[in-house]
Amino acid sequence: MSLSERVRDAALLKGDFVLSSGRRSSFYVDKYLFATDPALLRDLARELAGRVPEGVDRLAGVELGAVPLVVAVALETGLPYVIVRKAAKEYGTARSVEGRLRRGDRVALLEDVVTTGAQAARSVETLQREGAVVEKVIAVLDRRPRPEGHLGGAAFEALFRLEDLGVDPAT
Ligand SMILES: O=P(O)(O)OC[C@H]1O[C@H](OP(=O)(O)OP(=O)(O)O)[C@H](O)[C@@H]1O
Ligand SMILES: O=C(O)c1cc(=O)[nH]c(=O)[nH]1
Repeated sequence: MSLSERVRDAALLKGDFVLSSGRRSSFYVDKYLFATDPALLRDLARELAGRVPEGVDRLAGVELGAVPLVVAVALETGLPYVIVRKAAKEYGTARSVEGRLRRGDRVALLEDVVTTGAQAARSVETLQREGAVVEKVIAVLDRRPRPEGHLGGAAFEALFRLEDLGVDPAT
């Protein structure tokens, strides 16, 4: 079975869902269902690792869904990683980015599912505010209707589009 078929079988849900943008959809690709299966996570991490550009210093993952992905890709590549918070921690270190990030670090940001791209674009901004150079955003799935080569000013690539999961984007 192909990797896209495995993702579809593990994670594609049909129903009535509210998305993080507030929009409704008749289907949902539950990243927690593909990212919590160890064999699938390992194979996705290999594919994602193959798309990390040469010369990247560090990986990044958006909380919460992309954390298992970034951990798995870090183990695959040996690259260190940071976790980008959706909102800065309100006590202690008060950080927006957890882990060691140096100004000028070249970063590849991993995302699970891109629907509008808003969350990934916000995370690019957060990393840039901390002085990082975001070389590329790499997602497992891009739900957007048209293929895009950029997101938030960085290069963008996704392993799969809805068509790869056998979903009609118009539904
Ligand atoms: O492209 P967008 O329109 O921004 O939507 C996609 C974002 O929404 C989902 O995260 P969610 O908000 O469900 O958070 P979670 O990872 O914390 O569960 C998904 O994992 C992306 O991060
Ligand atoms: O837009 C979202 O919130 C979203 C869509 C989807 O298919 N899967 C997911 O985890 N989040």
